[in-house]
Amino acid sequence: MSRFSDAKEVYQEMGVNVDAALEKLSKVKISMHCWQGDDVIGFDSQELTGGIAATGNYPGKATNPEELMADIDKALSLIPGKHKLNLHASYAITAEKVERDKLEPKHFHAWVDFAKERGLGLDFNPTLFSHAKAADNLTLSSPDDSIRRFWIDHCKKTRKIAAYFGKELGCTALNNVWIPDGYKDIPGDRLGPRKRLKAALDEIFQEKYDKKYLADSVESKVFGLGVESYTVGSHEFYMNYAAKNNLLCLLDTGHFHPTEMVSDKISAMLLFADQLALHISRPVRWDSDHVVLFDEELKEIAKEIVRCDALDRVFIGLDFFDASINRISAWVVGMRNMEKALLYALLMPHQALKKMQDEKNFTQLMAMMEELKTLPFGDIWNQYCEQQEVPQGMAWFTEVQKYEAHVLSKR
Ligand SMILES: C[C@H](O)[C@H](O)[C@@H](O)C(=O)CO
Ligand SMILES: [Mn+2]
Repeated sequence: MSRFSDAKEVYQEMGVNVDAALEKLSKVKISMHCWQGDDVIGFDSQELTGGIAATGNYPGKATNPEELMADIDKALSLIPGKHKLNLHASYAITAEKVERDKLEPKHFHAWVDFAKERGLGLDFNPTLFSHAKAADNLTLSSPDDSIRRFWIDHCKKTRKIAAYFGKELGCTALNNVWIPDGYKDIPGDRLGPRKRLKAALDEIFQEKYDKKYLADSVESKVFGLGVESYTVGSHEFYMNYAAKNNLLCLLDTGHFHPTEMVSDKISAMLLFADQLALHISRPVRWDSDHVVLFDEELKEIAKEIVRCDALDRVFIGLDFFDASINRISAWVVGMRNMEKALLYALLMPHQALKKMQDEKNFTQLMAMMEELKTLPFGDIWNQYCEQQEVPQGMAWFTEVQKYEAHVLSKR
């Protein structure tokens, strides 16, 4: 008997269908963020602004499209499954400088070819930071008409580009709007900036695209570096805006108060919206964007998605940027952990647990939940890696070490 068949029997005794879980997981697409590869610099700026920070100085970061694509390829070769790549508008590949409000689908042809060749989907984001017109962290809510106009036009262009991704790749592209807008100190007017943001969004989302190709989301935040006292696009603002305008609300796991758990929000959001978008990150004391670990909250998020039977209603994207470790390793750890968490959730007898709760069998519920934690999960995960033809255990890390020695260290 192999370790896998032994483990499968253990799960079967708990009433879990392991083959069905593996099959379901193989269909889940996770959006891998391109910006872990170069500390969110992009190809049209030198410095990261907008109240976010990639700390660390690990050598070997990608500095051009060829390097970034090669690094993404390396990471994907170590991650089971077929996924999506998440691009920011600042990663346009152009011969000459093209201002962000003038970007067109043609400036992303190279990325579409890249995605087609690898069977990937693409997601997209307007980039409203790391730019002279966002120097004071005011973009769509700016009191300056010309600044607002520039960013409204930029966001409109990104919707067009994302719809093009969706059509070309036959896979709905999520275009997510996040803005850094806010104030360092107590504002004299909270309503005004929010009114301006609302009007700007109304204009951005006026044009209708086929939902088969484009899904629009808006991302809230509690605070940013340098904008500690007031964030224009708060959670209440965007939750209401999304609900009223039939857009997706995007919850970033680092964008809430430290004791607030995104896992608890998922079922509530899904009761009122067809779809939901997530940025899976790991806040450590603040929105620090640490690499996603296989920790309790990640498991809880995955459990909620699975329990709500919502694997096809939730856009799962990663959002972290650690510049203190090997960046390919950061991607691989984060992506594999997201998949691990989903597999872990798929290997739970949810109906039995629900019944225990409904019948007020709380003692049994706790006992069962604790037993589930020590089932031979690793053997099932290894089987998944084998099925998907990617290295198991630390073998993937050996590949990263080789790549560092042969490629990254030469940059
Ligand atoms: C690159 C950013 O992390 C991203 O656009 C945004 O989603 C965010 O989370 C800002 O804090
Ligand atoms: Mn985010």
